[in-house]
Amino acid sequence: MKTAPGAARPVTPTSILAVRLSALVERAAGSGLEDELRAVRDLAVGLDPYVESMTSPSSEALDRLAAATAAHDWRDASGALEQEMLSGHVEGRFLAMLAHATGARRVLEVGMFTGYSALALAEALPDDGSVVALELDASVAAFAEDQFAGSAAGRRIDVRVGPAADSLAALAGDRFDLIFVDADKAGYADYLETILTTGLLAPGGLICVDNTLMQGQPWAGPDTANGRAIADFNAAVAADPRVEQVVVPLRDGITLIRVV
Ligand SMILES: C[S@@+](CC[C@H](N)C(=O)[O-])C[C@H]1O[C@@H](n2cnc3c(N)ncnc32)[C@H](O)[C@@H]1O
Repeated sequence: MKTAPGAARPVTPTSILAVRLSALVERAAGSGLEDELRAVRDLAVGLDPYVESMTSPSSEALDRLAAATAAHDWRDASGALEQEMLSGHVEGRFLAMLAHATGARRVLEVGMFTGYSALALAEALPDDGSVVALELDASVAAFAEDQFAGSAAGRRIDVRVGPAADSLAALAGDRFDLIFVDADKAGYADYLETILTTGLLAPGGLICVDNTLMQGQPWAGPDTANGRAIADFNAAVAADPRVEQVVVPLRDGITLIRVV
């Protein structure tokens, strides 16, 4: 269900755990378990704010973009667009760190939304670097481009509107050092196959795939289409002899994949 502006719902395993433990503390009053439950709740509730506070801050342009995304009423938007899609501060810094660490110059993003991760990556690139960002929805692409216009790094982002499968096919012959996949979950397996078989990934390049923990659904339910798509994708990657991967439990999970 889409949320009102500024009222984002929890969409990561940790934040869902925090909300559920907080509710349990209320219900446990008089049970004798309150102190123990409160300690467990505090462990969960404090994790994200602690990680945020110990991570380098984001740029003013990214803060503006996040604030504009939170203030917008996505209940009127087409399809599944919702404010919770934005990756945010810690994931943005993580992606930027990967760009720095790998010396990436050419980056591809599959699934841009309002452009938070695209801009975080663009800020980490050298002056001649670029991000090609793929997005299905023309209106959210226009929203992102408005935000990019207010930032020097935004000029490094080349937005391509349309279904990612078509945009990836049109990119044949291009090479990327870092590819971030964050679009429709049912499409992940095909996007990875295209990336691995068409030369889009430069030799030694890195693939990052978002939401690979999918709110805990692959192991704890509930059974949803996205949860099943991610569970199948994760199992396929784990069994694929062409790649090596690590699932990083940051936010809703990011899998890092390299060709072996
Ligand atoms: C989770 S959001 C991306 C969030 C963004 N990367 C960020 O960090 O803020 C997923 C985006 O993928 C887009 N999308 C969904 N299906 C797509 C497709 N078939 N082709 C291209 N983009 C698609 C959605 O419109 C949405 O904007």
